[in-house]
Amino acid sequence: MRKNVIAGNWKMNKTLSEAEDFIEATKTKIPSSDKAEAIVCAPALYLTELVKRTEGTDLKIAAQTMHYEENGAFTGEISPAALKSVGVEYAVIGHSERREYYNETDETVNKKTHAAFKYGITPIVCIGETLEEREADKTNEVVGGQVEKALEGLSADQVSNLILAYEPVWAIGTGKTATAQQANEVCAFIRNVVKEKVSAEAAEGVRIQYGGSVKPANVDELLSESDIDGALVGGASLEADSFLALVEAGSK
Ligand SMILES: O=C[C@H](O)COP(=O)(O)O
Repeated sequence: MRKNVIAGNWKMNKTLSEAEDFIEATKTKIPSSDKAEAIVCAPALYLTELVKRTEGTDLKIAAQTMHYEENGAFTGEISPAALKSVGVEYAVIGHSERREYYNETDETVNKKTHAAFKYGITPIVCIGETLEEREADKTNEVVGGQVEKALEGLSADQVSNLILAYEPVWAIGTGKTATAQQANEVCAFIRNVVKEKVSAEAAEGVRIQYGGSVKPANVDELLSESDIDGALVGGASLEADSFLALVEAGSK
């Protein structure tokens, strides 16, 4: 059985003290469960401190992005080696905001995914269509193409261990959630792409989260769908109580 992944993506929110308060309020309340893992994707500046504070707990810390090179002249960037050196275990790769504002492409997403595995970091690879693409009936074409390119050159074993996050761009931060059925249809399609392009075992193992206006009020319905294995949550992950409610739902 696949374990749900409940990940709170704070994006560019919280000061250090707000981040510390959140972690102190949640880290001992994460149910130790074989049904879910709980992750906070924090601003890079706080990763070292938050990893230290969560040591020995069931709350894990992720980076929101990373570079694909080990080191070099890339001012302002953070390498997978640097993330690994401070104990970060997961990294979000190719979030639609990175694709839109920072020139992230399917090619860089693929390079970063390879680099994450090289350094023992679990990649959370984001994919999803825009409203325009959905309305033009291109959802499967767009999402299928993103998945195929993201996974290029990975072993079946690596694919089994990665996390894909299906986030329709039109549902992010808009309050418009895809219905559970709409979300599941695309997640099932993605799993089928993995089956065809990689292997049946990889398709069975890969976790596929849904993201886009997930909150405690709609998470149960989304998680009850067969091909949705968790949630990548922005706004509703910023408050400790709300994040804990989401994790609780994933652990049932
Ligand atoms: O990474 C999280 C997603 O972009 C969803 O954000 P949201 O829950 O605020 O819609």
